[in-house]
Amino acid sequence: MTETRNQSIWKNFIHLIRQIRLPVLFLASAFLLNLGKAAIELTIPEKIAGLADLEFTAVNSPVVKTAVSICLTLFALALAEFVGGLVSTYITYIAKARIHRNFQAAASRKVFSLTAAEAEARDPKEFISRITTDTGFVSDFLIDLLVIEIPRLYFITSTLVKVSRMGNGSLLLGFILIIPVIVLGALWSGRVTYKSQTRLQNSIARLTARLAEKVEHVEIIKAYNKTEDEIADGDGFIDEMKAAQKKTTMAAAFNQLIANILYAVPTLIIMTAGAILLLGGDITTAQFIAYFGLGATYQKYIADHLTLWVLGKKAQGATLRISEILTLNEDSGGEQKAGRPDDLRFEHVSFSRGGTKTLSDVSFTVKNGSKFAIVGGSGAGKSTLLNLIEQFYRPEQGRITLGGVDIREFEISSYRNLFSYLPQNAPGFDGTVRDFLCYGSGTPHSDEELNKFLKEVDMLEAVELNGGLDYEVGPGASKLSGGQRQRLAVARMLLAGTKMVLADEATSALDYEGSGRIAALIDRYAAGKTRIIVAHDLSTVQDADTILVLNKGRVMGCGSHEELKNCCPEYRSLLSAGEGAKQ
Ligand SMILES: Nc1ncnc2c1ncn2[C@@H]1O[C@H](COP(=O)(O)OP(=O)(O)OP(=O)(O)O)[C@@H](O)[C@H]1O
Repeated sequence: MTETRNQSIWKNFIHLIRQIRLPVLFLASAFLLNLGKAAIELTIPEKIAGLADLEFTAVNSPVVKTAVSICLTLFALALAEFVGGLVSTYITYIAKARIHRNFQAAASRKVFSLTAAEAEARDPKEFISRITTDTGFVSDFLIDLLVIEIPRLYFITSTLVKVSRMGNGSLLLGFILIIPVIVLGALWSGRVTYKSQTRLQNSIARLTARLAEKVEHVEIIKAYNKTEDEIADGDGFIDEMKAAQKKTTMAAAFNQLIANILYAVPTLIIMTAGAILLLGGDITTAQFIAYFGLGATYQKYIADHLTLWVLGKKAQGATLRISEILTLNEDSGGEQKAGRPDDLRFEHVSFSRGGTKTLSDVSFTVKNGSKFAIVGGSGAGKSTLLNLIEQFYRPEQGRITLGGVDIREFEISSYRNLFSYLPQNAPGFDGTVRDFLCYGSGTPHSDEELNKFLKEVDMLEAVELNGGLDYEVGPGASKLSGGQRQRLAVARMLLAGTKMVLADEATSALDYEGSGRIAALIDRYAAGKTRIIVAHDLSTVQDADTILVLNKGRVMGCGSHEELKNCCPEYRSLLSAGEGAKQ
């Protein structure tokens, strides 16, 4: 079981790496520099030992010249190590930043390409932490593995070979004995760090998510006088984070202690083993110096090698979480280009959402060029019908066809290009009024044209009062009223070119007069084109060629206003409810 899990982690990790472009040149340069640095670090102790081996006789003797030459070489090596180290740190930093960026881009591309059903099944905040945090863990591990680990292993094994060649088993034993000390210390410290970091990250994520949700809807908190309760609730989250921070600080202090022990104990082991042999005359002073010099760097490399373990632990969970996202279903379609609008047919379509049947055996035809209205009570499945037409979701049973072709056969972007879609509540993004209007429009629009549409939706005056098309609408277009947003969204839809119109309660936030004017505007611009309109206000769709009446996901009636008035009780009750509401 564990083996399968580990295999799948490596499989996922390799799969993940194959999703991104690696900065090969930077990685190769950093790798070679690190290898060179390790090679220099292997040479320096021997050079120093060479100095100790010299026997000085006279000031001008060749021995002095040799000593000077060794010193110059040592200086050059130290300088090369220093400069190489700086350059390699810089290049590694760039390579890591690029890998991180590429992981983020791949994860972000995937998140935006998911089917609506896959995206809906997850908390959007989860996607954010995958893209921002988890990608960082995977990048750290990857860099350490690709660029630093092999030079590290090269130094460790070369040192063991060099020490074994010194011809004394006790020296080698000293080097081998320090391995378990460092391994145990680093594993312990790694585990403590991992636990405290994970706890801190989780509590930061919880606090961030809570703040994001509550601050966005602060008016509900105020309206229901829940400010004090929310503050008290929030204090709980803050205290939780404080406790996590305390643990992290304690872990850092503990790590410092372990680091000191990891330095002192191996040094003592190496020094004692070497000193005993030196005093016993079993090794020369030069050998002792070479041995001790190698030992100092060796213990640092072993300890660093174990950071790979800690990074791997952090990357393990992150890899699984990102891989899970990368294997989710993408929004994809068939091969066939969708050329032109045509008759749209629902054939015995059923669909469930969140485990509940939302549509049951729904069949109807929208004639090309007709005005088709969908009416029904709250939760009847009206928006779901538009979502299925847009292929945000796929029917569980039955099929939807356009011109007799199953819509799944169409290449998705050419298919969606056939529609102008006005979603419920007319959402918008941060940016200017111009950005709002031009979003999704394939062609550029002049200010004159934009102003013309603003005038059509009775927004020109309000926009000009606020500084015109460059007025910033705020995050989620929050600086606009619901009705203003809806008017702008209608202008955006009309600007995008009236193809087949899908409008989900385009006028729900408008008053009676405004609602009628906007409905008439859509009819005027889209005359002769297919209009599928979800409406609460039945007066705006009574002239529709066909009206579909839905109730709890079932078709109750389908026909003209007059036909339904005569033979569909559900339609009659919707009509009288609507009239009652207006009085
Ligand atoms: N994200 C979701 N997850 C689970 N169920 C959902 C989701 N969105 C909608 N539903 C359910 O699907 C059913 C149909 O919803 P839909 O939005 O299509 O209704 P509607 O007729 O457009 O309603 P309204 O007029 O209130 O907007 C409802 O029972 C609703 O609870």
